[in-house]
Amino acid sequence: MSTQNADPRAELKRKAAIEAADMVREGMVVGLGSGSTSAFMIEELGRRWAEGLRFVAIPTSERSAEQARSHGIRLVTFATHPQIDIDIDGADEVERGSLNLIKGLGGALFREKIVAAASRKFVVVVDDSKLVDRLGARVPVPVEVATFGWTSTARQIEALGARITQRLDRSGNVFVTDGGNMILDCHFGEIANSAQLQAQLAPIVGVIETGLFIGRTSEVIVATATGLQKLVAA
Ligand SMILES: O=C(CO)[C@H](O)[C@H](O)COP(=O)(O)O
Repeated sequence: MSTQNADPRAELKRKAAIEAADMVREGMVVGLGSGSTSAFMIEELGRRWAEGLRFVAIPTSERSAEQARSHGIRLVTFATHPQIDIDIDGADEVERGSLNLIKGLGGALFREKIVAAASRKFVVVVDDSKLVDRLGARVPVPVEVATFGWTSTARQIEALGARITQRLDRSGNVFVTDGGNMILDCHFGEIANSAQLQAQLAPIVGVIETGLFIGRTSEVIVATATGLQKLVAA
């Protein structure tokens, strides 16, 4: 894929993704994340599927679903498989101490959070450029909001101290999520208390979900130039 080859971190992402794919066992229900690191993981699971490993999967985006289908991986839904054994997904920032995350720069945060919430084990795969001391240091918090009344929703988020940019797609049109909603990228700067911020954002009418993943991570696989590191939740 040309976008992945253009990414200087691609090789590290691939290594972390393969390590995580190794945790998938015969018969498991697997959550398939979204983004370029997850794409490496799905590719690796596709390879293992071709070798005879059998599992079922719930994808976190239409794009990941399409990729999984292209490998013949069997996709299922929550209706038949309400409990996911392992969910493997990327992240935009990982806070070193807490393993709290910012996700959603790829636009799939809502489905990603639903799948993570239904998983026994949530494994995050990143290269070491994603590790930060405090969330918000480098990326905004993506917030998925309803299109109706979005400027009113945005004003309430601004009142919490954010500078907001409306997410656009590559053609400059308003980005539309798989759920038909839009994303506001909310720049808070370094977030002193991300759990508190999540608690303030969640009840705002019009907010569908935020890209703050608090207390959900089981394990982070970090690829560095000198090898893989595993960070485990306390
Ligand atoms: O949250 C996400 C998509 O909504 C991705 O997991 C996140 O953006 C990381 O992407 P990448 O692996 O391409 O760096």
